[in-house]
Amino acid sequence: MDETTDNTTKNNSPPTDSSTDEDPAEDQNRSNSTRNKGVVSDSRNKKTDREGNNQTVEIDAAETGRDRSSPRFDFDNVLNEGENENKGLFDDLLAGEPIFENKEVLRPSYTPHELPHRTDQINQMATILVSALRGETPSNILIYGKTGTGKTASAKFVSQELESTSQKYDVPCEVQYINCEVTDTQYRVLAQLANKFIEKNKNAIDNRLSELKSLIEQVTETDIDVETSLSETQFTTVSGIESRIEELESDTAEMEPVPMTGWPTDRVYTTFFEAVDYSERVVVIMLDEIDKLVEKSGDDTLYNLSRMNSELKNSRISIMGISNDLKFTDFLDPRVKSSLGEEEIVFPPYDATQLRDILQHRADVAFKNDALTSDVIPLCAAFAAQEHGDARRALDLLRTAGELAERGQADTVTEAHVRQAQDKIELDRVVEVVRTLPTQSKIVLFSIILLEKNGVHNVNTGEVFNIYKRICNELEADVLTQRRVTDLISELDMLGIVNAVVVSKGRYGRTKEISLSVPIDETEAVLLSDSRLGDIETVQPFVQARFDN
Ligand SMILES: Nc1ncnc2c1ncn2[C@@H]1O[C@H](COP(=O)(O)OP(=O)(O)OP(=O)(O)O)[C@@H](O)[C@H]1O
Repeated sequence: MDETTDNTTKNNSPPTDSSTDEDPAEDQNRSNSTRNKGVVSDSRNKKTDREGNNQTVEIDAAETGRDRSSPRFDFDNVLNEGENENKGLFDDLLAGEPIFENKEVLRPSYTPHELPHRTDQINQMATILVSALRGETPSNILIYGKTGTGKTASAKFVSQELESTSQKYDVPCEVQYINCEVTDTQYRVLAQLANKFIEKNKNAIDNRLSELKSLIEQVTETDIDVETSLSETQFTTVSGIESRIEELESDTAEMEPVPMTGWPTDRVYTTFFEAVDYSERVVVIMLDEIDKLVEKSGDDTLYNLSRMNSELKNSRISIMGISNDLKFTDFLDPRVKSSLGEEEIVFPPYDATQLRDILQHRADVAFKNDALTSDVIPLCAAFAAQEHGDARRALDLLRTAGELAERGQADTVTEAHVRQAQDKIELDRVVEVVRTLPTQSKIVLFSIILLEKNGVHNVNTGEVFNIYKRICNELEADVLTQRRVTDLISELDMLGIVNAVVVSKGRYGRTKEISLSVPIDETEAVLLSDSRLGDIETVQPFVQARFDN
């Protein structure tokens, strides 16, 4: 048992068998009462949370029959009273053996130190970027691969290594990471880069200023003549140092950060250009999700960045673009395309065996010993391999399975937890997709749900359209044409929410048979949580529409 559990057991007695059989509502009351008692004992809480807690004090004191005027509440007594009475909200949850040793390791934000099955790609990147450590410009790199294939993790790993080696050998080389899903316009990309370099320049200037100021102090305080004491520096006189200080102070005063909006783009570009060229360095600009930038604001940013080297005097820049859309370069200007794709590295999807290795490495750190039954990792790997070999999905599954086991106070994570986790993740995805659908699609989906709920399966477009019209009238929403509704059904099909198959009806032509591919009750609940659709209360009459028309 680890230290945390030990302490918990010492301070709060573990639940006895009898306590676990008790009425949960009663337990809750008791835990509330314990919490309220805690409030009574802590005078600081009374000050910060006065109104509500004073109320609590009165009830509590009356219930317990204790003297309210007593200067200190006997808190220890509360803890040591009957063990069942004092079970707080978290006691039960803490009582079980923890399953995780370090759950953070399974989160997407964690950058692993080891990336199994990516050695080739990492070495390829390193071979290209090593030029930066020699003061030369590395070729631009484009990294492709489906989601969750380790592109970002590998690129970040290589960047960290590059920066730490550059510090070791004192070579000025930096990597700037930009997530283009968030920073998706030329203005924002350039502004973010400009501000980063302005900040770096200002820091470097501050350091240099303090060096120069202490140099002046040393020179003026010593008896040795100025020339000798400055012999190892670039200066010969104190006034020389002073004018350098003035120069640096005026440089830093001129470095004005770019506001988030409002400047003309060419001014932002010039500010970035001057900031990056202020000192000698090689800069690798890592543009993650580069396709999103091109999709949102064209290829101007890439064009401007890729032609900068011909004008920069002191610095050099190189671009590393990361994309999971293999086709995005089709939309680029040919010059940008050839400059950006000087080197291309492909990240293939992981297979189940590779995913197993990746999961095992993480699980060794994330979970306590023997917390996983032997089939957990292979099953997570198999599920994720089915979904285009996505390591993110595999890690999510493993973490969610662990959390479900922890919530159920199980001692080990089992295959059943993985299956539950798979369902939960799938449901979360559906909920998210349905929640963010446009209102018209929601109405179409709601029509399909209504038909299914009333026992009408494999509905056709006409039937959906009839119900749809009725709901629109009820909601006072615009009614789209049947053709548009058919398009919306196709979109729902592409999102995996419904399954629409075209069937031939002989001489009556062809029609679509539509069925729901997601859990009906949960989907309905998400739809009804939309304030517009929530108004529909009398659902039953609508189904008649199928037969009315
Ligand atoms: N070889 C690996 N070893 C360990 N962890 C990995 C490996 N490959 C990917 N991962 C992990 O999988 C998750 C997804 O990886 P990453 O973000 O690098 O994928 P990506 O290819 O950039 O995906 P996207 O295109 O969706 O951004 C991260 O948590 C990462 O740490």
